[in-house]
Amino acid sequence: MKVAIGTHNRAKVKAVQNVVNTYFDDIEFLEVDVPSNVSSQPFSDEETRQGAINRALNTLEATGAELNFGLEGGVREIDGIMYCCNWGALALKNGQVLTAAGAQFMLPEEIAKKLRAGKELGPIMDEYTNEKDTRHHKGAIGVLTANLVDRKEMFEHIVTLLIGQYFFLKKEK
Ligand SMILES: O=P(O)(O)OP(=O)(O)OP(=O)(O)OC[C@H]1O[C@@H](n2cnc3c(O)ncnc32)[C@H](O)[C@@H]1O
Ligand SMILES: [Mg+2]
Repeated sequence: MKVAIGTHNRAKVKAVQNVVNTYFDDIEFLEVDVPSNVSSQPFSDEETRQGAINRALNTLEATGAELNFGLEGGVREIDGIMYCCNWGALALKNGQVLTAAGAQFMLPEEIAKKLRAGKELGPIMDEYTNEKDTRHHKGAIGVLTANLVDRKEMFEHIVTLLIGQYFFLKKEK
């Protein structure tokens, strides 16, 4: 069975591979670069969810795979506090799309200020930690939770929710 993911981000790709390998045999993985068709830094739950859906559908169009995953990170503000939010979508071969959200956690005000000024979270976190490509590894979530949860683990939970919903759908039919 062909399984595709619409990104080259290492945390996202590994999350999909780990979870899919837990529940399926004989998988051919495809990794494709597709647009999210939303801002590079989504600024609401709605926009982040839409980015995940667009990536999943664009991945289906590019690969024709059985399962097509789109994962998207964004930020949103509630009562003046900025949160990182995360969404996933799974597009099936017939065009049906399943969606699920993941963890949300607070971003410090000094990071929120830079986001409001138009900077992307990826580069802000690299500056904050003095490290390179944190978005491919621990991510903002790893840095801001003292490494208790890294970005791959956070996305693994979303992918598990998507696959679980897919199994539920197949049982209902
Ligand atoms: O290559 P893609 O798949 O686009 O992966 P990405 O790391 O850019 O991830 P998103 O586009 O989904 O996330 C939107 C922005 O938020 C950043 N971001 C989101 N979650 C993050 C995290 O946990 N750690 C660091 N940056 C994060 C990310 O780098 C982007 O600037
Ligand atoms: Mg991106």
